[in-house]
Amino acid sequence: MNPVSVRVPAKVNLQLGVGPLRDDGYHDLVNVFHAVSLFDEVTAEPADELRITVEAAPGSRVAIGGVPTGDGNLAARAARLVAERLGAAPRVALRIRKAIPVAGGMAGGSADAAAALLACARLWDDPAAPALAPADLLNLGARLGSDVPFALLGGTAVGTGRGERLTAATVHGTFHWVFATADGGLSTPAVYAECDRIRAARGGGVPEPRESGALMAALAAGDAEALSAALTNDLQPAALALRPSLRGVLDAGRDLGALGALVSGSGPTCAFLAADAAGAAGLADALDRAGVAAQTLTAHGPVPGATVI
Ligand SMILES: C[C@](O)(CO)[C@H](O)COP(=O)(O)OP(=O)(O)OC[C@H]1O[C@@H](n2ccc(N)nc2=O)[C@H](O)[C@@H]1O
Ligand SMILES: Nc1ncnc2c1ncn2[C@@H]1O[C@H](COP(=O)(O)OP(=O)(O)OP(=O)(O)O)[C@@H](O)[C@H]1O
Repeated sequence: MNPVSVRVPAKVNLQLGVGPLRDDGYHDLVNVFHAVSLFDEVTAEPADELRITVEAAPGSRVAIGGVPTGDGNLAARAARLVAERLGAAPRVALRIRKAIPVAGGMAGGSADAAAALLACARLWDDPAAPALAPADLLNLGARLGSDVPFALLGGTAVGTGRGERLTAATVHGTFHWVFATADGGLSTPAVYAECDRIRAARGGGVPEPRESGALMAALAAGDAEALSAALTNDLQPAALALRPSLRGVLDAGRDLGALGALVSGSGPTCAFLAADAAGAAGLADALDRAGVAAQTLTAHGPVPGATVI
């Protein structure tokens, strides 16, 4: 059996509407996911037992120190899930090359899980009569994490429920982004818990989130300025409370000409929308010179989800 390599994108959340805390510890969301051109790559190769190696992708300065190489790695859990479903033994070596910031709010672990699901299905399933259809992979993905189904789907999509129920959005054209990474990640459960704490201290109820018509219209029109005005993230106050320095990063991006600025998902990566590719390159340079971020990265979206290469 030949090795199978899968390329999988990071995400930024264009709208992250967070509802009240549910009894199961999750929140109902209106989560507009957007896949961007920062990619991890996962290669699956037959081996005598499940093994994981993690390295920075060539040319990437991503800090891989905190990424587990045992069963704590979401890609390992994905491989075990596919093996279980196909009645196979999880005898696979997974080599993960990371360019997506770790614990950065860009769903890097979820991306690797999605890539591992696809790679292992390709390795072990019968191509003539596949036991795992794309919908089955989406369902397995939802068991691994709320962001995993979107990493399989890619593009731009609205996630409801925990974020795992996806509807593709209509998008025209390409949007150009700058991402400012931070040293040290933020824990997703801690950011949701801080969001609940801030809301409880404020008092009053928490409304169910609603999809932004202005955002969906901006996407359909390919209008970067209108999209910038419609970007929202209900987790941003919590991320800023836990990491106050992010306020200065967002302000610097706006001062240096970003059309729009927000924290990506649970943070601490900050995302800036530019008018075009040249604008993004210029903004990244200016942010580098300002020295407010650990690293700046440029990317465009939407891009496809997990893809065998
Ligand atoms: C912040 C986002 O990245 C935005 O896309 C996601 O909502 C988080 O997705 P994820 O990292 O795949 O999260 P999961 O692994 O499913 O859940 C981790 C933890 O995040 C919190 N969580 C996650 C999703 C959700 N809809 N409500 C939550 O409250 C819960 O505390 C949960 O225990
Ligand atoms: N393949 C993986 N890559 C990165 N982190 C992983 C992986 N598998 C497990 N983890 C663990 O998950 C934690 C969160 O990492 P991840 O990069 O997925 O965060 P994130 O991008 O903030 O996630 P999200 O945006 O989905 O909330 C890491 O600190 C690490 O302990």
